Amino acid sequence: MAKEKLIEVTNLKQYFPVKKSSWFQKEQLYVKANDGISIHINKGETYGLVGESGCGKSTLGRVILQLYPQTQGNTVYYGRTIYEYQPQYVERVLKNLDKEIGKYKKAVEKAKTDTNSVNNFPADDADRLFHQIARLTGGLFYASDLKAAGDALLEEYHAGCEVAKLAETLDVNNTASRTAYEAAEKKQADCRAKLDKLKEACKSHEGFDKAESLWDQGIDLGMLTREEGRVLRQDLQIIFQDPYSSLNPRMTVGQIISEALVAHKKFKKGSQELEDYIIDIMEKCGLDKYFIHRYPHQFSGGQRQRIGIARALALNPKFIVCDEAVSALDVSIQSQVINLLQDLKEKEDLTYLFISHDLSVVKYISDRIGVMYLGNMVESAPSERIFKNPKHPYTIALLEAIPTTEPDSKELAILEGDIPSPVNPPTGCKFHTRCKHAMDICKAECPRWREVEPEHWVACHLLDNNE
Ligand SMILES: Nc1ncnc2c1ncn2[C@@H]1O[C@H](COP(=O)(O)OP(=O)(O)OP(=O)(O)O)[C@@H](O)[C@H]1O
Repeated sequence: MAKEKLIEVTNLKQYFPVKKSSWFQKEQLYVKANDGISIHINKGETYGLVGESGCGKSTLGRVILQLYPQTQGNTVYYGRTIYEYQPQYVERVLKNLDKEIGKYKKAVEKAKTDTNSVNNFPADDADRLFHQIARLTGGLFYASDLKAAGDALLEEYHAGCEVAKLAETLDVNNTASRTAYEAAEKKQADCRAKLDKLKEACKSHEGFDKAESLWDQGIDLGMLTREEGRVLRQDLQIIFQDPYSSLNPRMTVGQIISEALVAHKKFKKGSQELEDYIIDIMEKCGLDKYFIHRYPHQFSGGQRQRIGIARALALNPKFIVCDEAVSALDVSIQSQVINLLQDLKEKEDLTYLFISHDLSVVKYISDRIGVMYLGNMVESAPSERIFKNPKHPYTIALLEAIPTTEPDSKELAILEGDIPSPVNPPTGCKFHTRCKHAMDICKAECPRWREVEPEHWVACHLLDNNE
């Protein structure tokens, strides 16, 4: 069965401004916590994210959830379609295609003159705009009559919204319901046929294939209004490392779990239905129901993490970022919590981004693993392949750093040399200052992020040489 994407990030950048050290410092510097990351996470999988402290793992998790407004790039969510969710940006872009494409063209011109100096803000707006617009237009990005293209795309969009609406109440045994649904589907198919005709005229345009391949119905999270983002956050949750500091000490377990449910108007505050629902979630997470009136300090670390999991689960999410979710726990409790997460994943149809500095934990839980270094992804592959056939020198060094005889000390601290500053990272491949195999080209050029084998992505000049 083909794997379906749930999340896709493209060229994602998250830069944090650094406070100026003196009054005379003119240039604004940035911590490049995420510096051009492109990965996808499939529905139903656990994607493990590893790398030394400070490489940007937590930042990536938070940017995907849009807890930080991303500096650059695209984050697309496929758990719902634009037809189902109907975010405002779709109509805005399609009704103003000429203006939007004008913005893109301006950004292309600006990129030609901007040198994108090392310490300045990224000037790759053009790439982000291209993705944003082409996701809605496909090859019609290059239509000569943008008004006609926009109208045809809007018509198809509205037809798709109607299909999505009818699908919610579709009763296949009810003739009227079925007929209405089939008619809506037919209308959408007709609209798509019209789009295909219009696209014929653009096919000769250079770039058509690229734009057409981006056309899909995912939701661009960076384009949502604050309120749309808030509502969609039901689907996208996070479990933090330190369960104590992330739980409000003045709230009971019941209040902690119910907070978001009430805010999202799923239940009435104080209702019996709410209490029954909370007890059900608590039991799913291995918490006795009589804990409901207790406060966080009355629990052990493992139990507190179960409360954090119950809170994340309350809104029935589709995707959970587990940010060092078991790192603060004893090894025996770690495995209990990991088993709980595995169990819930199956039962609740979840997808995880599992962030950890501990490769042995990630190995156990992940379907695929991504390795980060200083704001960049250096390798991504199915879990087994990362362990059996690692390709990037950094991944190899990380694996060598796992002690085999002392299960209690698995910190990844054995790599030689200090991690360079993310404010002023080395040129070329950021790892070259610590890499045993560094060549001249590594100091000068950023290695390409490319698929060296099916599903095995690496950014390393050594592999380019092997071609
Ligand atoms: N809100 C913030 N403001 C400024 N800088 C930040 C912020 N959050 C993270 N950073 C910086 O971004 C870089 C990446 O941090 P991040 O927490 O994402 O790394 P990490 O890989 O998760 O590390 P750890 O495992 O230690 O949490 C670090 O240099 C950090 O100091």
